[in-house]
Amino acid sequence: MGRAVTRPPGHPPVVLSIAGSDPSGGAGIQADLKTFSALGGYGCAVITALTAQSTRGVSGVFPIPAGFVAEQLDALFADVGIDAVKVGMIANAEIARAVADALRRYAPPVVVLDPVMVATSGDRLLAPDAEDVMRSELLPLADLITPNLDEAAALLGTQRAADADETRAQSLALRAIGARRVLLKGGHLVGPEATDYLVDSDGRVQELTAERIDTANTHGTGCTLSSAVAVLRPGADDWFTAVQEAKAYLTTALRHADELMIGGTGTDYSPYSGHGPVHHFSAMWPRR
Ligand SMILES: Nc1ncnc2c1ncn2[C@@H]1O[C@H](COP(=O)(O)OP(=O)(O)OP(=O)(O)O)[C@@H](O)[C@H]1O
Ligand SMILES: Cc1ncc(COP(=O)(O)O)c(N)n1
Repeated sequence: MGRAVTRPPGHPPVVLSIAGSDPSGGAGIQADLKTFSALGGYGCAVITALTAQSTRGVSGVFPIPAGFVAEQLDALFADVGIDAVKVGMIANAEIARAVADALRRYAPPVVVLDPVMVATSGDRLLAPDAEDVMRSELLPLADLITPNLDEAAALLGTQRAADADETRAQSLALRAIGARRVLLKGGHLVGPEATDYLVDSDGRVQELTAERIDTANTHGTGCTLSSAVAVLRPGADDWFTAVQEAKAYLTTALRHADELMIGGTGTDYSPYSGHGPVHHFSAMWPRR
């Protein structure tokens, strides 16, 4: 167990992201910490890999030695009472084993696993031989996994779901291979709505639907959603409520994404030349 402390009701949750760094600030650790702060939490971060990355794509990955990832986790859990953990990019099999080992030893109360494999740009963020370790060691330790359609297909060893029925079926199949709860994200399906499927621990499937925002600036949506669930779960009554609020936050951040491109003034200003990030802005979340 990590350091045992009981968070008083209403106190800001302390949330740990175990993930890679995205220097462009749209995804990875940077997106996770912005999300934790915007939603009233206190963020900690254990970095698994550095990426050389921009809004145009990933040009390099530098994994941190697995022993040093373990050292960061040991230092943190010995000191800080962690209320929830989000796991993102884990880069390779050795790091996946080190993370699984720490989750088993320190048993944090909430674990959300975003099984990051490939960036939106198509670049690999997980070594192919690490998929087995992700499936056999990390997946059973998570309270919730949040794959996109490609990650679900890879975990199941099957084809990517092509429609709502197949997506729903794959969300259930993921529970059958050992996931406690599944949020299968349908962001890459086409249609006027962005629909995700939440399978709870009793096998019940619930749909979460949001308006599809017309923007090219979707970098970091997956990271933002999983981090939002992790920071919201400790203060929520149940998983469905946490996921529903997290999706509402993400949809708002997507709705504001283009403001980073045009400065909100309608001019042609853009700080980016690629697919820009969603915009985290805590004042747009007045409930916290
Ligand atoms: N244009 C959009 N408008 C509203 N919601 C969206 C849009 N695109 C994706 N989403 C939502 O964003 C979340 C992430 O979904 P997606 O399937 O894109 O995951 P991902 O591939 O892991 O993310 P990323 O696109 O960052 O790689 C889901 O809740 C999805 O429904
Ligand atoms: C360090 C890091 N972690 C995760 C992602 C996935 O995010 P996305 O799917 O939005 O590219 C990323 N691009 N970089």
